[in-house]
Amino acid sequence: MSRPINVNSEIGKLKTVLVHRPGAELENLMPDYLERLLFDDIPYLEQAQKEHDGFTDLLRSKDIEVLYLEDLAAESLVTEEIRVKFIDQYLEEANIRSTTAKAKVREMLLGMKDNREMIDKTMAGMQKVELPQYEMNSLTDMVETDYPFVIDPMPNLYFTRDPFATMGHGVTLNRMYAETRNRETIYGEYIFAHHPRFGGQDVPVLYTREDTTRIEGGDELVLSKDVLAVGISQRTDAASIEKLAQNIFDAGLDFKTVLGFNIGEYRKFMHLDTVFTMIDYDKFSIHPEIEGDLEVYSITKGTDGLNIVREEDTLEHILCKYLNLDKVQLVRCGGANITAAAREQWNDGSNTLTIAPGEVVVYDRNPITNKLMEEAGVKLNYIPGSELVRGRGGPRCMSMPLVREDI
Ligand SMILES: NC(=O)NCCC[C@H](N)C(=O)O
Repeated sequence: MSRPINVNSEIGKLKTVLVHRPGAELENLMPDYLERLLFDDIPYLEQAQKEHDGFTDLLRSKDIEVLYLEDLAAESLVTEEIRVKFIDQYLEEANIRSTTAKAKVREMLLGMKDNREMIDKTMAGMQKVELPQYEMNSLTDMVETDYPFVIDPMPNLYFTRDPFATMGHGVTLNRMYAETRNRETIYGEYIFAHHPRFGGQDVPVLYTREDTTRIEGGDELVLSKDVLAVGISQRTDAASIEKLAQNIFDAGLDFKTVLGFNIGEYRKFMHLDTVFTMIDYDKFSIHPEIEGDLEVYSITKGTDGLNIVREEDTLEHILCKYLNLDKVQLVRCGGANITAAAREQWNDGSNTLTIAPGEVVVYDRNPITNKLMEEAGVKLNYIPGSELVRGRGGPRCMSMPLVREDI
């Protein structure tokens, strides 16, 4: 029987992908809280949804099955017991300080008999004005009057790449860098445990959300059936990569080597996939700013624990060595001009989603990088991203492959 998750490369023909259509959570963004919620601006929801629908229509036109996080999460609540457990866990993590407000929200969520409607609400967050009037006689209620939310929104959900990640036939449920995104992983926990498509199937969990060191899916790249690349970044700790490698080896997955790419801790390149992606058997997009200083470490299974080595060679040579290639081509984001490189990287010029070897989805707004990719023989499918990009993510960030054809 075929496995529900099969991802043995970054480039094998994409068959099934998980996305989230941006929803009401974007309308709960306010200038005062943008930084904490990891946003740089407020997208216009209607336009963002149009752009996202264009993205998913394109994927469907390529015979890719598109699944929505919000549907899978709702379908995971297969019994009343699981539904109540989900609501209680969600509320526990929602950071509601007023016990009366928490009880009111619980009542509201339990009262929503349509699971999709309830899941959408958990994603959107809740303003205090949505709660029924109640007597504010606790100190918490009296003091916290200015803050408009009883529950914060989860505006980053449309970047389905990050809260969990697939590799081989397993999945990592991630411990996120920021509190705002840590709440997103709850959906993955329920989906992979209870959804009829995944629950009870052979889906090894290779990292858990209870882990204390951080890792995010934008840093997790499946370079081949033998090799993973994981960014050491603003979002992923070196210690998490060691744990992940150990868990993979212990679970008996086929991966032989985990390469740690140290890209430094910067907001502008928060994840490895914002500066480096694989677009064909031997082609990669890269932001030139990381090239010079990039440190790469290889982690393999040793006789007694992990064998960790700093690779002392150029990136091209390291990639050739681990992917058994004679030559690789690096397509530089923005080309040779440092201003264009910085601008197009900021607008996710190197955050390509590869849907088949040598065929990618990109934002149309990065003409210099796109032209260079075309000149390298890559087939480009363009989507507009004027609103979507305001959350600082591109096509790879907005998609989590569940099944790719093996290559
Ligand atoms: N893989 C990615 O680079 N995802 C983009 C995440 C953007 C989001 N606003 C964040 O800061 O986490």
